[in-house]
Amino acid sequence: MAAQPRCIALVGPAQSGKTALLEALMERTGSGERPARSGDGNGESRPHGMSVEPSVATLNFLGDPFTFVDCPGSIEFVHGMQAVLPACDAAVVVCEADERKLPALEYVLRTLEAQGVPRILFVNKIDAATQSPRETLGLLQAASASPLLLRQIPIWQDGAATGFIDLALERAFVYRNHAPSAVIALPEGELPQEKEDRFTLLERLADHDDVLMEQLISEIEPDRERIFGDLARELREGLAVSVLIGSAARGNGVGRLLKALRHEAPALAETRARLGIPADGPALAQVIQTRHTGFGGKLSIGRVLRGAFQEGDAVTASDGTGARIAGLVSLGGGQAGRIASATEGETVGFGRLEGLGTRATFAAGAAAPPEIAAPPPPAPVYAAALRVRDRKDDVRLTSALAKITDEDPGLCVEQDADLEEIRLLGQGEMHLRVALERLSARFGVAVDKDRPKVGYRETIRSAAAGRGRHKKQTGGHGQFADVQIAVRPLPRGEGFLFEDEVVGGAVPRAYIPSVEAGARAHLRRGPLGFPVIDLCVTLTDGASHAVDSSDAAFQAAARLALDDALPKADPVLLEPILAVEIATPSAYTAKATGAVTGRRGQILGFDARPGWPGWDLLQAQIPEAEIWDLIIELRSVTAGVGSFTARFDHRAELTGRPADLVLANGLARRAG
Ligand SMILES: Nc1nc2c(ncn2[C@@H]2O[C@H](COP(=O)(O)OP(=O)(O)OP(=O)(O)O)[C@@H](O)[C@H]2O)c(=O)[nH]1
Repeated sequence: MAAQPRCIALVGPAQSGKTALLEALMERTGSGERPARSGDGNGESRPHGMSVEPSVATLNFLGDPFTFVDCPGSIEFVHGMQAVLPACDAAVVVCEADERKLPALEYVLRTLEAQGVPRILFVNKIDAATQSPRETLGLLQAASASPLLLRQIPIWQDGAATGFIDLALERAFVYRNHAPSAVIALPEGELPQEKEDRFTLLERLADHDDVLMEQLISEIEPDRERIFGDLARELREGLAVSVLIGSAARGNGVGRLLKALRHEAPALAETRARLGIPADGPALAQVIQTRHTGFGGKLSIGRVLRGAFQEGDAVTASDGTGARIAGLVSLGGGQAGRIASATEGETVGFGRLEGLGTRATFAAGAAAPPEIAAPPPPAPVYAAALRVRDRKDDVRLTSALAKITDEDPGLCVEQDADLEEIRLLGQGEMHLRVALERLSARFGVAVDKDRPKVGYRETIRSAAAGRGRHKKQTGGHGQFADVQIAVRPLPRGEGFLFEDEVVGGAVPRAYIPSVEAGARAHLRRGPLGFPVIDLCVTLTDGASHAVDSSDAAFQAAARLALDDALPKADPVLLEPILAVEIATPSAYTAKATGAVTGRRGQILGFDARPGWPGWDLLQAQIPEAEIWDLIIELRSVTAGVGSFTARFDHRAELTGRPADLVLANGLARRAG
C-alpha cells in the first residue's frame, strides 16, 4: 500500500525563497507544473513579486506522495500561514543567514513552537553565502527556542559552496545545478571540520539518548539507524530543529531535504495525536484555505485527517453547519482535476461547502466534530474607506466583499452607519491594495479607497439657556410654539438626557415628547458640525396656542432653542481615544514608545509578552485620528514584526491646533 500523503508547510521570512524551493521540489520530482494559486488560475505570475496567499502543490518522491503548501512570508500576508499549520505534519522553515530577517524568523518559529508543529530549518541561498554555517547557526539560534542541529556543512572552493557534507550520513556531495547532487569522496581537507561538527551533532542527540551517550563516551561508532532514528524523534517531539542547507534557485540540497522529510517527518497518525483526534470515527478534515472563483464557485482546500470523503457526501462542521460536497478536485502537480474521492492524508479541493470558512473542521455525517483549534485571525491594523467608482456596483460590492473576506480571514469589513462609510480592514497598505485588485479583477467591482473618517463628537463645557419661538402666519392654519430650555454638561459617556421642568402647563403634555424629539434630531449636528453628546437638555418654560400649536411646531421651536443655547455653552470637540496594545521585540520597545508619543499618545506601561521570550507588550492610549498609519511606522522601527490591537476606550476633549485642523477640514468638506 502506498504511504499516506504528508502535508508540509513551507514557511519563513519574506523573500527567503519559499516559492523558489517549491518550484525546485517540483522540478526535482518531475511534477512539472507550477503550483495552483487562488482562483486566478494556474501559474499566475506574482504581480507584486511576493506570495500573497498560500499555494498548494502535490508531488511524488520515490513513490511517497507529498503536499506542499507555500505560505506567504511578507508580514502583511503571513497570517495566511496560521490556518494552514494545524493540519500539516511538519513545516520547512526557509531562511537566510541575514541578521535583518532574524525578527521575522523568530516570529515564524514562535508561531510554530506555540502550535507544536515539528519543523526543519532550510538555510537557503547557500550559493550567495559568505559566512560559515557555524556562524550562521550562532545567529539563527537566537530565533529558536529549541536547539538547532547543524546536519550539513558546505564544501567551499574559491569562496563559493560547491557541495556539502551530510554529517549524519558522513557522505560528501557535489552540487549540480537543477540536478541531483553527486556523491564524491570526503575531501581530505574537510575531514577535521567534518569530525568536529559531526561530534557536536551527535553530542546534541545524546542529550536525549543515553545509549548514544554511552557509545560516544566509549568511542564506539554509533550506527546510522540510531542517528536517523534520533533525528526523527527529535523532530517529532520538538526537542531539536535540524538545519539543512541549499540553494532553492539552483535546486541544490533539495533531494536531501526530500529524503529527510520522507524518513523523518511525522506521519498522519502522529499529527492526529498532536491535534488530539482519535484514529477511529467518521471521516474528518480541516479547511486550510478558501477560494472563490469569479463565477460563484467556492472551493475549500482541506486536509483529510481521518477516513475518506466521496463526492456528494453530507458533512457537518464543528459549529453544526451542514453542507454537501459538490465535487472534489486534486490540486496542482500536473494532475489537477476532478476526483471521485479524497483519501486519508490527502489535501484536496472540496466544492461548495457553503457556510464553512477557512479553519472549519468538518466530518462526514450529521454529527458535529470537536473543533481543531487554529489561532484566531490577526486583528486588523490598517483600514481604508471604500468608494465604488460606479454607484451601480453598490450591491455587488457587498457580495464581493463577503467573498474576499471569506477567502482571507486577515480581512474584515466594517459598516459605520454614523459616518456612512464602508471600511475594509486588514494587515497593511499592500494587503488592502491586493484585496482591491482582486475585487476589480475577479468580481468586476472597481473601488477607490480613502483614509477612514474619525467619529468626532462635540459636547458643552458650561450651562446655558436658550429660547426658540416658532411662529408662522400663513393663509389658514398658522404655526406656533415657544420653547425655553437650559443645557448643562453631563459626565463623559452619559450621552443625552432630557428633563421636563415645566409647571402649570405652559407647554401642553402632548407636546413635551415633540420638544425632546426635536432636540434629539437637532443634536445630530451641533454648532461645530458633529453629533452633540454628554449633555442634559431641560425644558424650563414655553408657550402654546390653542389652534396653531402642533408637534412639528414644537420640534421646530426646540431646534431654535438649541441653536440659541449651544453656542453660549462653550462647545468643544471630542475625539475617540483607543486603548492600544503593542507587541514588539524588546530591542525595539523604546522606538515603539516613540511612535506612540509622536502621535499624541500616552504610554500606560509595559510587560513581558507571555510565551514570547524577548518581546514586550506595551499598553498605550492613542487618539483614533492618529492611528490609521501607526502600523507603517511601527513596522519600520521593529524590523517589520511589531503589531498592535486597538479598541475604543473613551472620548477626550480636543482643543488647540489639532481641533482647529479638524474644524477647518470639516468646513472645507461642507463647502464642497
Ligand atoms: N541567491 C539565491 N537567491 C534565491 C534563492 N532562492 C530564492 N532566491 C531569490 O530570492 C527571492 C525570493 O524568492 P521567493 O522564492 O520568491 O521567496 P519567497 O520566500 O517565496 O517570498 P514570499 O513568499 O513573498 O515571502 C527571489 O529573487 C529569488 O530568485 C537561492 O537559493 N539563492
